[in-house]
Formats: sequence, structure tokens, C-alpha cells
Amino acid sequence: MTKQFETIALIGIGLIGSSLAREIKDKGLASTVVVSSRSPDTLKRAEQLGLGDRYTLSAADAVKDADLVIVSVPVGASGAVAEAIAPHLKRGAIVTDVGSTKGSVIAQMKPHMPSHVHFIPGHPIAGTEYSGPDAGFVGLFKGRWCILTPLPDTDADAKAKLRVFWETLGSMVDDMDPEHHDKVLAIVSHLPHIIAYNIVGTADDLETVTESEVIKYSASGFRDFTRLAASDPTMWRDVCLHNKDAILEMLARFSEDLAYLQRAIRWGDGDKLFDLFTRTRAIRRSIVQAGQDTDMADFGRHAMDQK
Ligand SMILES: NC(=O)C1=CN([C@@H]2O[C@H](COP(=O)(O)OP(=O)(O)OC[C@H]3O[C@@H](n4cnc5c(N)ncnc54)[C@H](O)[C@@H]3O)[C@@H](O)[C@H]2O)C=CC1
Ligand SMILES: O=C(O)C(=O)Cc1ccc(O)cc1
Repeated sequence: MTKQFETIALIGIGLIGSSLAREIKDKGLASTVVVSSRSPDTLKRAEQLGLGDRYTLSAADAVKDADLVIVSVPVGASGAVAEAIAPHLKRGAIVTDVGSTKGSVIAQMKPHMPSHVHFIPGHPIAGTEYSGPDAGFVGLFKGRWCILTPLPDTDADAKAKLRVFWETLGSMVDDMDPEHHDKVLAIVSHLPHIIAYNIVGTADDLETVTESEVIKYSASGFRDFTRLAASDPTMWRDVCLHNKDAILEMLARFSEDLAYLQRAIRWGDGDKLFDLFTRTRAIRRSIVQAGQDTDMADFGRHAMDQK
């Protein structure tokens, strides 16, 4: 494949950063990949894995010759990274990120971005419950959406270059307004994780009552929740803190709907239950038909497997 950038700097080399590093190498998309991590152990591991061509603990040093800078750190760290790299960014560089929330990342990063770079926030809707440089792999982004949330003054050529980059990794790319992104992701990604953390926590609290039956008899439905609930605590703490409004709005709606379900169960209203379960099964089937039956959609796998 053809080279798209002379130098790419990866700030953060966990699941997403290291998957990007592997893809860039695999597809020959840059002459030089500079890897930066704030943790010496992570950087050493990245070097052992051969993820880049140059390694540095300094994000500022990493970006100085980069034509594309990809920030892949927990969303709560975006502002500090932006502040550190800003004075060292090359004229005309594209600066993007992969954070799961967009309004907050823009609020944190944009004020630091000099006018001579192109800042284009992004979010690949692709991941796993694993983290760190060993967790990444080629193919993570294939067949997955990547959402770009360009700002009103975003340069069309720079955006087109970034779009081609993600498409080369096999992603489908959409533009979205950041606020809309945060609402959509709150319901399709953030709430499922919060619900999973909660149900596994509840089961764990019950453990004293049930004396390890929770683990012994855990059916695949519960196991699906434990997969999501095994996701990185730092990352998900930051997502909750940085998409607070949209998550609280969706949680309020969720609680209302749960109360409706609770009522139907209490009053033995089988028709209400049957109607809802029929409606939700159709949604799952349309996701499977569209070929998006892995990762986040795995949330509902149990129901289909029983058919
Ligand atoms: N894990 C997932 O499934 C997905 C994650 N994302 C987003 O991608 C970003 C990175 O996530 P992962 O790669 O999964 O995380 P990870 O935990 O695997 O890697 C995070 C990286 O950021 C570095 N880092 C942590 N705190 C930092 C700080 N305060 N300053 C500078 N660097 C710091 C770590 O050393 C590590 O290299 C997050 O913003 C997350 O919301 C987006 C899509 C999917
Ligand atoms: O592992 C899963 O099921 C996921 O949901 C992965 C994921 C996590 C966070 C994102 O912002 C996007 C995708």
C-alpha cells in the first residue's frame, strides 16, 4: 500500500495506539512511526514489540516532525497532552484523537491548538475489554465505523486525508456533530458498560448470600456482562466523568423504562413483556444481518444464542 504520511506520532500506545501502530506498519502508511508513552514500562514494552521506529517518553519530542499526530490516551488526559504538544507541532500537521467522548475532548484540546495545524477529533467505534500495548492487533478497525467530529473551520483537504487513513484500515467513516456523537455513544456504548459494571457489582455484593453460586452458575448472559465489566477502569472512569450530561440523560430514560418493565412483571402483564422482547429481538437481528454482530453488539448475544 502507498505511504500517506512521512511521519506519524502516536501519543499513548495502549489497545488503540498499538493497534494503529500495527496497522501503519502492516500497510506501510508512514516512513517513520514515533511512539510516545508517559510510562517507561509501557514504552519499553512497545519497543520490545517493535511497534515504532523511534520511542520517547516526551509527547512534545514525539510530535516535532510529525505530519499526523494521533492522541490515544484516556479522555481525561487529553487537555494535558494537548498543552504539552502544542508548541512543538509542525506547520500543517493533522492532530486527531480516538477518545470515546468528543465534546469534552474538544473543550480540553482545542484551546491549545495553534492555528497552523489541523485539529480533527475522531472516534473509532472499535475496541475490546483489553488494554495496554500487547492488546492491540491488525484488523481491529476493519468493518467498524470511525466517527469524525470536525470543527466548523476544518480544512476539507486535511479531513479528506484523515478519512482516507481510516478507510485504509478498513473503517467506514462518518462525520458527526460532537454533541450528537456524545448522545448516541451514551446510549449505544457508555450505558451498556455502566449497566455491566453495575450488574456485576450487584452480583458480587450478593456473593455473601449465594456463596460463590454467582461464579459457579454464571450463564453466558452474565458472562457477557462480565466481559464489558472487565474493561479498563481508568478509561471508563474518564468516559463517565467526561460525558456526564448525556450519560445522566440516558440513565434517566433507562430508569423510567426499567420501572415500566418492573411494573409489567409485578402485575403479570405478559403482553407488555412479550411486545418489548419481540421489538428488541428484531433490533438484534437487524444488527446481525448488517454484519455488526461483534464487540458492542455482543452485549445481546445471549438472547440470540438461545434460539
Ligand atoms: N478500549 C476501547 O475499546 C476503546 C477506547 N477508545 C478510546 O481510546 C483511548 C485510549 O484507550 P485504550 O487504548 O483502550 O487505553 P489503554 O489503557 O490501552 O492505553 C492508554 C494509553 O494512554 C497512556 N496514558 C494513560 N494515562 C495517561 C496520561 N495521563 N497522560 C498521557 N498518557 C497517558 C497509557 O500509558 C497508554 O499508553 C481512550 O480515550 C478511549 O476512550 C476508543 C475506542 C475503543
Ligand atoms: O468491547 C466492547 O464491546 C466495546 O464496546 C468497545 C468499545 C469501547 C469504547 C468505545 O469508545 C468504542 C468501542
